[in-house]
Amino acid sequence: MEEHNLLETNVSMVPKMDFRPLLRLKMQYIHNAAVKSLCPPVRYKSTTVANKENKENNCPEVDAKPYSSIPSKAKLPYLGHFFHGLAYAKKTYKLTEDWYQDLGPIFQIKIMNLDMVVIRDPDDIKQHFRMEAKYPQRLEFKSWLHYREVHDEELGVLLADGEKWHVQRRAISPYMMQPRYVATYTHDLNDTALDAVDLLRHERDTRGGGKVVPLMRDLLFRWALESIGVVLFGKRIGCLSLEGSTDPDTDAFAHAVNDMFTTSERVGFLPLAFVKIFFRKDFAKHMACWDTIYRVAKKYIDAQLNAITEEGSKDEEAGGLVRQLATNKELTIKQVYATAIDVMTGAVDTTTTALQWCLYELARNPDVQERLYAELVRVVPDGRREQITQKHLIDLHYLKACVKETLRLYQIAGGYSRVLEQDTVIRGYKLPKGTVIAGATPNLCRDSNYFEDAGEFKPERWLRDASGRKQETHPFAYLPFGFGTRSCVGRRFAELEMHLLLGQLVRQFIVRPGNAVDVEINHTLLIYPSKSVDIELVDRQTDDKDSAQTLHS
Ligand code: HEM
Repeated sequence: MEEHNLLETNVSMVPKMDFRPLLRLKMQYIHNAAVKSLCPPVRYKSTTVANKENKENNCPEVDAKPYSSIPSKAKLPYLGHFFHGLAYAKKTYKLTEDWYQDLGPIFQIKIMNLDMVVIRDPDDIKQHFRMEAKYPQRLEFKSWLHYREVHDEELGVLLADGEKWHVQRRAISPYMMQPRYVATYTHDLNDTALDAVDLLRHERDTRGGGKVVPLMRDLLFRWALESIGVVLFGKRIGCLSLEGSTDPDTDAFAHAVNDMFTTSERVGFLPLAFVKIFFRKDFAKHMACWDTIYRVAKKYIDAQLNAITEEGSKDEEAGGLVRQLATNKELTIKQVYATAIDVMTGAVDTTTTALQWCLYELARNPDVQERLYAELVRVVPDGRREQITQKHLIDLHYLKACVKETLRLYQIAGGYSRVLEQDTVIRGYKLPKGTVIAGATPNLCRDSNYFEDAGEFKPERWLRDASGRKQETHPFAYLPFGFGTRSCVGRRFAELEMHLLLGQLVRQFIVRPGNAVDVEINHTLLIYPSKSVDIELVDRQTDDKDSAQTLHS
């Protein structure tokens, strides 16, 4: 296997002046000038009128308007909206919001070969999902596929399509989507959460002057990796030891996943020939990340497969999900590796990022924190190392609402995509088979037409008030884990892990902003904080009544 050097540069940690608005203007100027000289003028129909018509005529296919009439902005030959893409680098959610304001709830964007129709009305999203194919397909991640092709690796559940995807999904869904199976991991994931909390305290005291936890993001990576280790291998892999990770490869893995996702914005979707020339460094870094991901993941999977072979059927329960995969007769050994690697990759950056956003919001909202703490004290009243059990979780409504609300404001996966399997009419436009649809769900989640006080962190919106009423939410306005048969297979584990860590952390500490101020959203492939959310942790006093006061001091 070809080895590349992993560039350790952590882009998001470097403080920067924000020239982006200026750059955006400049890019748009270049784009407009180029369009003027290269393209004939194009007129677009007012979308307000078009949308009204479509809603009223219920979009009968015979009257459907052609694809070419979908609202868009003037395009350059071949490059399409390439400069718009550059100008909105790391701010995809802003592009979709600005274009929605200009063009309405359906528009087309084309960046070289990447041709997408963005939809942003929850009724359209609902209609789209209602027609979903048996084997739903997402937008192709070219660089991800390229790596597997060059290294003769099988596509796992994240990337495979058709029957090959279905076989792998069928192998894990009955476990990962099954609440009873997931619940069996509660004890071990609790221990993981408690060790993570100890590690945060230790880092605060040894490196953070007893106040702020430095490099919070990296510590949460270690928690996320340890947690998915428990799920996949049924045992601890040792990332949370106070002296540092027992295996330096675990840090390399977590950083590689993060850099791989971040570089995917540039190199993931465009023609590879172009990417290899114009984004050479990013491409090399991206491939190096995959080398590390595969090398480290395979090391753990190999060790587990050997242990299973040696132990035989001695302990059917041991061995975590890898055991279920390895004993599944429908899967080839390459598919076992591929799916385990996909699950491991899908699990780390997502939960780490969600937890960072959640702590950021709790630090900014002491009242929310106080209410959460009060609930935790009431439901889990005993010693601070007590396990949070499934029985407790039933009553921890506010805890779950905090995580839910975090994923509304920061929809980690940044929207969804599907490739149409048949000609389809959406909003009165005829979209041919093969069209890529992207749902702008992160924008919808912050739209005051669908959420009251949409910009505010209000977990109580998900709960019944004193009179038993709950805010009505359009079910297709909030889809952080996607929807349908291709939705996130790790959802239940992700939620359990996040509930346990958040619960254990807030039981022991008051969370204050620390260095986590002026954090912006960086939307590349995922929705990241612009810097590590390095919060301050204040030990709670054993007398619970006092700590509510400290929270406000
Ligand atoms: C906050 C945490 C997470 C979020 C927000 C999230 C979100 C998502 C989303 C939006 C998708 C695509 C769904 C679609 O296309 O409809 C997805 C797919 C996937 N996720 Fe997650 N995820 C999270 C955590 C996890 C974890 C912990 C795991 C593993 C245990 C995981 C494994 C996967 C896999 C394997 C897929 C591909 C499923 C398929 O194509 O069949 N995710 N996730």
